[in-house]
Amino acid sequence: MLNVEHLSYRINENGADVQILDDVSFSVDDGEMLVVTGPNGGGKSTIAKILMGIEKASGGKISLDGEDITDYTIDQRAEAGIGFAFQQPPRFKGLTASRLLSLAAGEKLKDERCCELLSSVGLCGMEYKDREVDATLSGGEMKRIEIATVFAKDHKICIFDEPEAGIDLWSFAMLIKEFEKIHRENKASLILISHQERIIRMADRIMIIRDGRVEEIGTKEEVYPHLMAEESEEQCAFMQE
Ligand SMILES: Nc1ncnc2c1ncn2[C@@H]1O[C@H](COP(=O)(O)OP(=O)(O)OP(=O)(O)O)[C@@H](O)[C@H]1O
Repeated sequence: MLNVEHLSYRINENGADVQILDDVSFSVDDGEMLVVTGPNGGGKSTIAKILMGIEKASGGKISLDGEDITDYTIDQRAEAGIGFAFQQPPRFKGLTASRLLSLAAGEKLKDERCCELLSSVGLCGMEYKDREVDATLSGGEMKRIEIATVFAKDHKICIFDEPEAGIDLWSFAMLIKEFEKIHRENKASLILISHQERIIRMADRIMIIRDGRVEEIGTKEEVYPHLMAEESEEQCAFMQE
């Protein structure tokens, strides 16, 4: 179980303190799928980066299965069982997709396994395994290879930041199946940061982050109707303009 208590994150911008996250607390049960949603700039990616150790929280505590991981490095968190796919994946000149997948898996993967991972995200393995993960890949191709790196290893908890971004409808449908499979087989807990209705509807629980705070967290049955009501209010306001 992942437990996040009273997380805060402040930055200093031109001499002024800016509070990005304020008193964010939530937990994710084993095998649970939590979808984090909310308006742009609310702080969702910042939470993900703090969970992964890319950014350091100003305050609060994070524990995984009772182990305090608050001060762990990125490597230590990965070892503790956290996997993460960036919203905008980094590219690496000179590194092939199969090498990247092997690095993520922590062992040299056979071609067969690389192809299997690549096809799970809708890419033809034979075509992509030897491609460099550099600027020659399209945004959607890079994003899918990044997601495959998380699938390459067993984790206790996998965090995907806007997995739908830049991905075509066909690959998106495959991705949904992969998430459902992980969830159904109880392989890992999932945190999906998303604005996509199809993903939000898969959730066990939904957390809405707005202005750096948890606006609401609850079961899909509790939170989803509020999201829909908010959307139709916004549409009405837009139509009246
Ligand atoms: N290092 C930083 N310096 C300045 N501002 C930052 C920094 N990190 C985050 N922010 C600001 O914090 C806020 C939250 O950003 P974050 O990327 O977490 O939002 P988000 O909810 O993921 O948004 P989106 O839905 O657009 O991806 C934004 O206003 C962003 O500009």
